[in-house]
Amino acid sequence: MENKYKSGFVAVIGRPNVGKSTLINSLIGQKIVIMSDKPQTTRNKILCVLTQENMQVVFIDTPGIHKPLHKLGEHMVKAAQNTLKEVDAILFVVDANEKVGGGERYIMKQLQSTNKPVILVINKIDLTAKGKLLPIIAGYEKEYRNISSAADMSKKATGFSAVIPISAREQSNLPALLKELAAYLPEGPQYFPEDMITDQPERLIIAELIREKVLLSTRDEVPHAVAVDVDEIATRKNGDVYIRATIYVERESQKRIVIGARGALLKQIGVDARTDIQKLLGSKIYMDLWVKVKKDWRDRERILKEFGFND
Ligand SMILES: Nc1nc2c(ncn2[C@@H]2O[C@H](COP(=O)(O)OP(=O)(O)OP(=O)(O)O)[C@@H](O)[C@H]2O)c(=O)[nH]1
Repeated sequence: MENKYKSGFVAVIGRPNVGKSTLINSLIGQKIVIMSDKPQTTRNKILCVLTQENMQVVFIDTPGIHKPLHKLGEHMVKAAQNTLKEVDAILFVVDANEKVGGGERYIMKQLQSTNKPVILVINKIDLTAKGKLLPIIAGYEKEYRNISSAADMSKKATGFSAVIPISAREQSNLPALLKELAAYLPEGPQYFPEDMITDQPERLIIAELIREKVLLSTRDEVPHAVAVDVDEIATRKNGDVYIRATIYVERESQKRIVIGARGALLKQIGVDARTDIQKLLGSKIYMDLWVKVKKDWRDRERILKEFGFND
């Protein structure tokens, strides 16, 4: 029997900082999802498309699921929960070097109620000592079964559909992960053209890249109070691209930090972001960055909507 083409949608779920964006980028081979060593940097639901000879996988990178602490949190959790209802399979990514904690239990509870195949992806095994991996896997499997039987005593406890240890950063064991994933995808058409890797408008990706540079260069001083809006993208006759963007912060003090002494930091952010954006667009980039204060934007519904956090 000939092998039929498979395609489907796969959600990537996990606590902040476990390496979801790194995994997607390693799979797709191009830097399009924001990466930083600070938690919860993935705000937008970015769709990546991996096209292979036998299948096409549409990866949905969900905002980190966590307990809602303020309104931004609620929006992120809601978006992630809605995503789970639409997909064919779920990759639950965890850090091999951290014990199962409240964050994981909270996510596992939500996964148990989806009735979707869940593949446990144990990431960062490059940092894990030999002999430590099996107990970690056993720990997760036990917890997952416990949660399912506690949630519904009449229902037989389900385990993970598969467990795959990987290193997203070193790109190890990714073919095994894809092979396993293929087993859970239905037969289906190639939804998107081969050369398409994301359906996100360039504008959003550019904004995410700039936001990543702000987070990386300001360290803890400007935590998550940053949003970036791309106001203008214009292509000049010679093919060069002009980009004007605004970085929004919550307070004057943060604005001063982002700008830096005599504008030095803002200039550096621009240089760093330009390098990545040039790679993405393949054109020479001219960038004009502005910093503005929008007070307490995190708790204001209207402004959240303005930044695209609609349901
Ligand atoms: N050693 C090691 N580090 C990794 C690996 N995968 C990711 N990291 C690092 O872990 C940090 C977080 O990675 P991200 O990919 O941004 O994590 P994330 O889960 O997308 O985080 P959020 O977007 O905040 O939800 C980064 O510093 C990565 O370089 C891995 O396999 N091994």
